[in-house]
Amino acid sequence: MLTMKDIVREGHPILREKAQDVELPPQQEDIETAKKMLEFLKNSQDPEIAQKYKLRPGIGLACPQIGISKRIIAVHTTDEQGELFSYALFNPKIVSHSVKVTYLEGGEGCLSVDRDVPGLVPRYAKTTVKGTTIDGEQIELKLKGMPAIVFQHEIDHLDGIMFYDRINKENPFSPPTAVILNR
Ligand SMILES: O=CN(O)C[C@@H](CC1CCCC1)C(=O)N1NCCC[C@H]1C(=O)Nc1ccccn1
Ligand code: NI
Repeated sequence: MLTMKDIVREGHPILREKAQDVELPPQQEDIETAKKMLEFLKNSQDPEIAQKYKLRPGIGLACPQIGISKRIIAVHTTDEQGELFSYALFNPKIVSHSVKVTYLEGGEGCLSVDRDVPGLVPRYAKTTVKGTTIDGEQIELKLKGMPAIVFQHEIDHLDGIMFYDRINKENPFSPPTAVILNR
């Protein structure tokens, strides 16, 4: 099982690389990786397991964070309606998004960043994400709220972008308006 020692921390060059597409249909090795990433998130949200293995709770994880530069992400969170969003996706891609932006009021953190970086991180309020699941089917997810934010944080990792790259340097707490973020 993955534990915090497997999580690469900032300063490691892999976090600034553009990760490679995964060969489709997914090979056994990549399927194993995706499953381990999702299992880590579930374990990290289980109080007993998290305490036993000293896991920091995570609601998303990107493959470069475990030292593998491949376009694989895992998300395990709930949305405003309390609906569970639990996915491991290969080659995820934002295919469309709202002009409207949103942000987590408390800012964002990252399992690869062992420090607080204050500031608001602009994210598209709504996105449509395409990707391939563990059983090889291509899906399209229409996201809003927390799931939309998590998927954007993870897909950024695949492009070597850290959450604090998006914080307004001049005024970190100025509520982001519909800034046109070049992707
Ligand atoms: O790339 C992936 N990562 O770095 C793990 C991150 C991903 C999230 C950060 C913001 C959006 C996605 C993660 O899950 N965290 N970051 C460090 C603190 C703990 C945890 C977290 O934010 N938890 C949380 C947040 C809101 C509601 C409930 N739980
Ligand atoms: Ni992160």
